[in-house]
Amino acid sequence: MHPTACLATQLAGQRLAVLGGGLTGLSTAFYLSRQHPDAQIVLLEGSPRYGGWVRSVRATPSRIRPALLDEHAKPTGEHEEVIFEAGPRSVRPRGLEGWLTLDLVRQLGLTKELLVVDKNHVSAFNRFIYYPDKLVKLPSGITSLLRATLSSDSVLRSLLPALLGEPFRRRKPEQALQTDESVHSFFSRRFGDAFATNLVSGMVHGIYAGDTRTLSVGATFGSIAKLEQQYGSLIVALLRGGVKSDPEQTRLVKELQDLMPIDERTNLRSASVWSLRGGLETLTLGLEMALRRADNVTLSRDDPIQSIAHDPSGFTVSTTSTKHVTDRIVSTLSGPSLSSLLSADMPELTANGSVNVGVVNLAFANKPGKRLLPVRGFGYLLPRSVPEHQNPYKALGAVFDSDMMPEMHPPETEASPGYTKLSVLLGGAHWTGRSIESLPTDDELEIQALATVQSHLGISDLPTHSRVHMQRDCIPQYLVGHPDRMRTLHERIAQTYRGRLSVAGASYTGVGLNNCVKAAWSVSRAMATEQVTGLESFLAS
Ligand SMILES: C=Cc1c2[nH]c(c1C)Cc1[nH]c(c(CCC(=O)O)c1C)Cc1[nH]c(c(C)c1CCC(=O)O)Cc1[nH]c(c(C)c1C=C)C2
Repeated sequence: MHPTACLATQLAGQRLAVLGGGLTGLSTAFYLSRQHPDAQIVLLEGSPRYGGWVRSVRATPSRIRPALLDEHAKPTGEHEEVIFEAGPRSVRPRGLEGWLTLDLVRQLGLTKELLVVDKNHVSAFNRFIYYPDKLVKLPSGITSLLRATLSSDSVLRSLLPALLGEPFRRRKPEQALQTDESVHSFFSRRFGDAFATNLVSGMVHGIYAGDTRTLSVGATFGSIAKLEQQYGSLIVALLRGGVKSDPEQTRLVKELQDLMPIDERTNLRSASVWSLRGGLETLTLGLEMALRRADNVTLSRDDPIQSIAHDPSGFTVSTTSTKHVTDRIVSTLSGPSLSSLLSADMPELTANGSVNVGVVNLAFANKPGKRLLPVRGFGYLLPRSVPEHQNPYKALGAVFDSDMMPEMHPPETEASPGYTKLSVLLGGAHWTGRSIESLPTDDELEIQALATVQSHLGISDLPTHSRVHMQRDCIPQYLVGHPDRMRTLHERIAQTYRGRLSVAGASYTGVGLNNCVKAAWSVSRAMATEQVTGLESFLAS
């Protein structure tokens, strides 16, 4: 059966409520409406807009700053607008989840809007860390790894010995094999402390904005951790081709690829990342429009959920203005938000917590013949080992948006030399334990981001455009023990709600955009035939 086909379903005639109108909620409602056309779906969003963390902002220059710019750098007319991403900014076309998201793009009629960055583009292999006081390009293949041994840089020189020594390190004792541990503990056991502190902590800043000492390796790098269990060594596993793809997933990916128009398919197979014209919000807006057109969907926003009452026949979901009686619920709310609405005690929903991240988007007018950024690439990350005086404002890293997604930007013309765009991300785990009132204000964040790019990248120009977003509780932190807790949560939900409550979204099975789409797809598909909690993937591990 086709991966997104309409299903003969046990949901016919049922009333389904999807809680939350972020990407997971919108895609859950979309899949449910297509796969179960005889069900009635209501999507409930508390805030005034759909889309959640996916948000693309069209920014015009600040009113004051153009006066300060050089005459030739002044932006004019239509070239004044730039698009900033407040949340995710690029998507990887990798694996089943990657192709499910692309298939959503196709189903929404948005393939012509795709902006695809090729694997051979400089941003695909130029990724940097800032350590301890300069940008260091990370090796992107065997040749650059070998070359790194000759480097004057201590971080690069230590890489090859760490990798070569890994097969000789002791594996985890048999009795502890199934026990979760922190990301730091795992990588320092396998590759040494310096590798874990200087490299892995930076990478984890760039995915979870989190602290490797508290995050669960099972939940964040589960497939890598399993290789140690199977082969005793990650390098040996790699040499023996140990990372095997699941044949069922390969088949589904092939089916989804075949549905893509031929030109896009070719482009996407050799793509590093993609986005959409207008920014990634084009995807959530497309979902919202498709749901508005669907006969079996009702959308509600700006109407927060106040309570959920449960009885054997279903639920009554009360919002500020209405009561919705439903047979089943798919909650895409965060764990803590769902917990505050349920009367049953489910401590696993609140065990993790999440981080706040300050996102500062900046655009600088280009000057003819002069490049503003000292390097070309995707961006750079700051490991936690960077000395305090080199990173006083607790930046996690910066994305070089105009290098990473060149097509998103107004082209260089005679009227305007274009812009260099970048986003500085600050805080995350560095701010853990701080009250929201004690965090920097938007104005302070902008000043801190500018000071950071001045010190790290030598950029002292004033930006023509800037936007600051304090993203509160934006990335859930899968703390050590997450997989076990999710297994317990699965049991509790199954016992208490007998298939009437399912969960999906970033609190559970992955924080990335593709993970959220896959969670939505899996829940909707499985609901046709089974009682699902949305946490079944944890039972297999
Ligand atoms: C500087 C902080 C951050 C950067 N991106 C994110 C943060 C917190 C958030 C983020 N990045 C990734 C994900 C997961 C998947 C997704 O939806 O895109 C999230 C939530 C992907 C990612 N980014 C980096 C890596 C190694 C990965 C995982 C695998 C991959 O896609 O390659 C590296 C990275 N992130 C940032 C920078 C500047 C950077 C590398 C130089 C920004």
